[in-house]
Amino acid sequence: MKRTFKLSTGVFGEGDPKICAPIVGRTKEDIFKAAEVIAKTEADVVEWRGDWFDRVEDRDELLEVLQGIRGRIREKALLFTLRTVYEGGQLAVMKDTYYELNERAARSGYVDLVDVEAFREEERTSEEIRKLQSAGVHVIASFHNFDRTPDREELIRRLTRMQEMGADVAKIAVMPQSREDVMTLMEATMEADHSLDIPVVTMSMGRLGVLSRLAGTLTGSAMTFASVGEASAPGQIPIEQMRVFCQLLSMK
Ligand SMILES: O=C1C[C@@](O)(C(=O)O)C[C@@H](O)[C@@H]1O
Repeated sequence: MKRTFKLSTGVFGEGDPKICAPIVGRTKEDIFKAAEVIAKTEADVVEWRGDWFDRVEDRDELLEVLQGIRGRIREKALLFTLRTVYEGGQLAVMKDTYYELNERAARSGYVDLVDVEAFREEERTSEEIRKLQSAGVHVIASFHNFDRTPDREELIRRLTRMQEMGADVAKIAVMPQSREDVMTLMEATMEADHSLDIPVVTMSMGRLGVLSRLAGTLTGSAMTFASVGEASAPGQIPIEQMRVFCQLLSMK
């Protein structure tokens, strides 16, 4: 039995893949503007990429932005993500600061999900996941490789490791260098979806990998990222187009 869980916009890990729209503004104004636009779309989940925000390390600013987004997106679920430079993001902070910021966001009461880079400090991840969960959020463990796609065994090993660490969702985003790489990612996803208890989320990035973002109903990937305005990663397609594909591919 899949360990699914409830969000305000539906059950994560059940039915058609959820659609997540990222916010990548640098200033409060840009972030709030983006939240207002996303609120009017059919996104199930809104990801705030906190690493893009200039003042994310300021405690009051962090809480003010979270509260502001929460108020604007109303019933949509909110995912807080700090993507570090080591995994293709903007944030370069000490490890302790990274965990502390995630914990602040989790304890704020405005957030439903928090992303944790699983292999940044592998020995510490389980403990951090538990801390975040006890603050009342679900945790997405993540791994990114913006250069290449590991082989199928390695992809499955990492997704499995995330479950062992206690994550609620296991997520992997990798860059393909060939058509074979896209198929490898999709096959590994299907296999992990069969073998794991927790939902998996995967994507093959860039133009070449677009199909993997549409194929969740087939591969078992439980969520897909689609852009509203600026994309947060290469290969994301606009949410209106994603909506059409999801309707076409829906299993309902
Ligand atoms: O991990 C992911 C997936 C992603 O990298 C993508 O390729 O859609 C986009 C990021 O914003 C998100 O945190």
